[in-house]
Amino acid sequence: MTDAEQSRVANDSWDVIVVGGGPPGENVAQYAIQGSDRTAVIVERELVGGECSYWACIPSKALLRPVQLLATARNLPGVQSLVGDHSLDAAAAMRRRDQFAGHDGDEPDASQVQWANGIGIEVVRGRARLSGPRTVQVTAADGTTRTLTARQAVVLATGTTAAVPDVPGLREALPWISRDVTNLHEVPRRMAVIGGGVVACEAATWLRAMGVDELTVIVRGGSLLTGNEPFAGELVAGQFGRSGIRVLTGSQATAARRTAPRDTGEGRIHGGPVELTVQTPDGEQTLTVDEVLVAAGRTPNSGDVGLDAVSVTPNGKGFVEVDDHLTVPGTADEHGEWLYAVGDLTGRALLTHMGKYQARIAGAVIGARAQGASLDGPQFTDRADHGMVPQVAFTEPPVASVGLTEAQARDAGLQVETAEYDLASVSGAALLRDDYEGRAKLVIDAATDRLVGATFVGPEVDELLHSATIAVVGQVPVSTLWHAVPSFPTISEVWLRLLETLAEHRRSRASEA
Ligand SMILES: Cc1cc2nc3c(=O)[nH]c(=O)nc-3n(C[C@H](O)[C@H](O)[C@H](O)COP(=O)(O)OP(=O)(O)OC[C@H]3O[C@@H](n4cnc5c(N)ncnc54)[C@H](O)[C@@H]3O)c2cc1C
Ligand SMILES: NC(=O)c1ccc[n+]([C@@H]2O[C@H](COP(=O)([O-])OP(=O)(O)OC[C@H]3O[C@@H](n4cnc5c(N)ncnc54)[C@H](O)[C@@H]3O)[C@@H](O)[C@H]2O)c1
Repeated sequence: MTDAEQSRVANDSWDVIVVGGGPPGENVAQYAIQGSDRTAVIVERELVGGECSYWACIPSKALLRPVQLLATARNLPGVQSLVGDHSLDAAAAMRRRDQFAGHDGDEPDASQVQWANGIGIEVVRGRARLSGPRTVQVTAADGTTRTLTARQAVVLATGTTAAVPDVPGLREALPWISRDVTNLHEVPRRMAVIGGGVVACEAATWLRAMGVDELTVIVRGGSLLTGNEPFAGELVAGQFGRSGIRVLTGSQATAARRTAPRDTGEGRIHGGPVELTVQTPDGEQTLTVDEVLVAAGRTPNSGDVGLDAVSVTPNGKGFVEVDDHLTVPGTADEHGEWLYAVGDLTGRALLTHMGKYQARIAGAVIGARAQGASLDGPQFTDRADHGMVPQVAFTEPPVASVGLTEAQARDAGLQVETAEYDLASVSGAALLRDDYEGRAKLVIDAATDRLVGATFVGPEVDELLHSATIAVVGQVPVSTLWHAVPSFPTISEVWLRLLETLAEHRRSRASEA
């Protein structure tokens, strides 16, 4: 490096440095500088837009939408005869996925970079690590390094990577991970999926619809989608069964062996057949498949970001813990707080919308601290991560939930009341398609008469969820919900049925007392 270059590098200082350009990284940079003359840079080692845009939320939802629509059309007289028993046009669905996930151009993140630059955020390409307080070293693809310093804040937003369990032979077999299955180009005939969480269940839904002939989901627990109300996993498992997906519960892959593994690229079959040994409650089985998808959770990208240089130790699972201002505790220097983390890296809720929410809060906090302003005010404190997280699993049927399940509310020591209702008995739902099947549940804290959780499972419940999120976050008393009248005939009528059920429970308890 020449002296001139060296001095430019040494003077590379910004108000805010964000490490990782996923949606939370983009949002924190935006909120930290908006309405001010502060400067911000995003350092990104891969693509601005992160996992969500190219390998996770966007491509997976682009693949699932035609699956859901076809299922509805197959069960809706008037349209049924038009689709007949045709299966999905997998090639067209993949093309549309590629348009959304930017995989059909040379510079997939050009529009994201343009957006960032347009609002005054610089983008630096390279792998970043903290080299000391307020100092970030960036190594570019060509090996050159550059040191950036931050006057106000460094925000870590480095996300997670798919975890591959320590099963003998599994890594050597080059199994698919979420990046392959969301970007599938070749449809294997026989597949096994390891895991029973959201990635596994959503992926199994589109894999089967796109033509995987023999599909087995291997779940080490007793059910799918644990962490939800038990009926959610049961309804998804029921639909899996009807569509020919086999689910092995209480089962673990214990060994894998593949003929001629080859790195053929993302979403292409990685070699010859795989023999997977699976320990099931009924003994050992051997599955021979053309591809294995590992969907067994995520590993935080915290090992390589220089946490040791600022004496921060991640928690036992590798996540960087933060307080409710998204600040990493114990890192303040003589000028005040400067280290923050947002998104999946915090381990709070591994969801894009929650990461973006954290980013909005962290950005507001950074702005306030830069001006010496107080952090009093709701925009400066993360509340929603504490028992108010909404999530939709876009399975068949979708599972939409917010807040606490009944089990979580009991564990939290609340005085729990619940109401459940069969969604197929709601006219607004039954009108949607002839095979409508679904269930809804409210969890109420009887001591305060407030809703603390809600779950809806059934076709097209995804857009229903926000009504429950507003009720939970707004701490709306059940007595007030009576006056929120759902339109007829919409699926929202389930609210009325649930409140009637709750009132009925209360009446029968009162008459027993
Ligand atoms: C298959 C799948 C489907 C999903 N679907 C949904 C969904 O429908 N809805 C939803 O809410 N969530 C969904 N998620 C979760 C969602 O993808 C994550 O919550 C979200 O991507 C987290 O954003 P993040 O910015 O924290 O991390 P990431 O998106 O992982 O972004 C982190 C960024 O940091 C960069 N980076 C890492 N280390 C460095 C470094 N040292 N230097 C520079 N850059 C670095 C990475 O290249 C990456 O671009 C899904 C996840 C998967 C796997
Ligand atoms: N629609 C959405 O909102 C959406 C979609 C996909 C992913 N995501 C998010 O992404 C994150 C990752 O999803 P995921 O499904 O990978 O993780 P997960 O934690 O939801 O599920 C992991 C699954 O793998 C199993 N598992 C873990 N370790 C294992 C091991 N060693 N051997 C066998 N099985 C093992 C678990 O029992 C579980 O069934 C989740 O937090 C999820 O919320 C969200």
